[in-house]
Amino acid sequence: MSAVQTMSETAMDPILKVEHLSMKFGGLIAINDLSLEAKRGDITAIIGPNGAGKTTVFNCITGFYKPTGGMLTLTRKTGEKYLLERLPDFQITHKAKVARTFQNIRLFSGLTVLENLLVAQHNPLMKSSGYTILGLLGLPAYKRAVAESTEKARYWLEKINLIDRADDPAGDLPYGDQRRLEIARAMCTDPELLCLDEPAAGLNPRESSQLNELLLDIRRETGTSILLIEHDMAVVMEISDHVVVLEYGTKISDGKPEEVRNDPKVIAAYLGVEDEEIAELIEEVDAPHVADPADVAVAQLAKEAVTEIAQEEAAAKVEEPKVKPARKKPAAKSASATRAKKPSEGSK
Ligand SMILES: Nc1ncnc2c1ncn2[C@@H]1O[C@H](COP(=O)(O)OP(=O)(O)OP(=O)(O)O)[C@@H](O)[C@H]1O
Repeated sequence: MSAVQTMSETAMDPILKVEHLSMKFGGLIAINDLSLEAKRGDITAIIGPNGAGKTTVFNCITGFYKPTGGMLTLTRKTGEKYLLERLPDFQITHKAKVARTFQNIRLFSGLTVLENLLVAQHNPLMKSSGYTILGLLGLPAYKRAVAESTEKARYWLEKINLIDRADDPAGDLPYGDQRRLEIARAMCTDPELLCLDEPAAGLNPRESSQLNELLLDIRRETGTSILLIEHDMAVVMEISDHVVVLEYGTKISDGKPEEVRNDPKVIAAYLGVEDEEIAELIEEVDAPHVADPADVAVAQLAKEAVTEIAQEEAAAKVEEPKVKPARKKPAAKSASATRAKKPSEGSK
């Protein structure tokens, strides 16, 4: 931060700036020159078909992977900036104040619900215990830290309506409750950026709606910025301020939910469209008066897909549990599908 930058200017900075991120696994390019921003206080969703690179982006942000290239800048409320690609993962949590949840639930199922939230506060507790000695002596500073940690844990248990189950093993909770407990556990570290990897996976519509309320409440009450990977469009479209769409490690769209939702590129990529389906449509609209048959075909596919999404959402309201949508288009077909959209470029 420059010396003349004021606190209010800092508040306007994006909390996270990803610049030219790339991640290769051997010959596989999982992320290719990706740039995006998450604004402070926003709920930003990263969406895209299976294998698009969403979790890889999260793993780079949270220090699980060291990116092959690019910069990830986290700006704290105080104005301190952290280059996440240079920090070990524990410092990303404790210094940069980034917390995350995983696609697969990772609670300590044998510990109680309350203990899971206390374990998340292990660091301040250890510090105040003088790394055990002061704790053994039962000094007031340690007792105070224990009381504060328990109070924070109880606050989050109230928020997620699990206070009555505080002493039950976490593994005994229903799936949806375990998902909310994971979010509460992440919140116990007082993050400024909360990264949630598919928090609605496996939830039924009622649980998804509780999740939406919880995330909006977290944002409202704590001002925490949220970065979300999610396949459940009901969650994404309802609560996100900003949506970034990836396909094959590249950004294909970026904007407000309604803009992204109607972007033909997104619909074709996210829902998956077979090559033959595009080719047939192009043939249908390839009349002399049509300037660009490919655009017309994609627009028509987009319209059909929007209807399909609406029908799926309506069906999901009566069905449970929800399953992650499978992608129709196999990865190997992507390049040819893109070519098929522009026959004027490819076939002439
Ligand atoms: N550790 C790894 N080693 C090798 N390849 C990997 C590794 N992690 C991810 N990949 C590959 O990188 C690509 C992107 O995977 P990633 O898990 O980030 O996608 P995703 O968008 O999160 O998918 P999903 O929606 O299915 O979770 C995939 O081709 C995947 O196989």
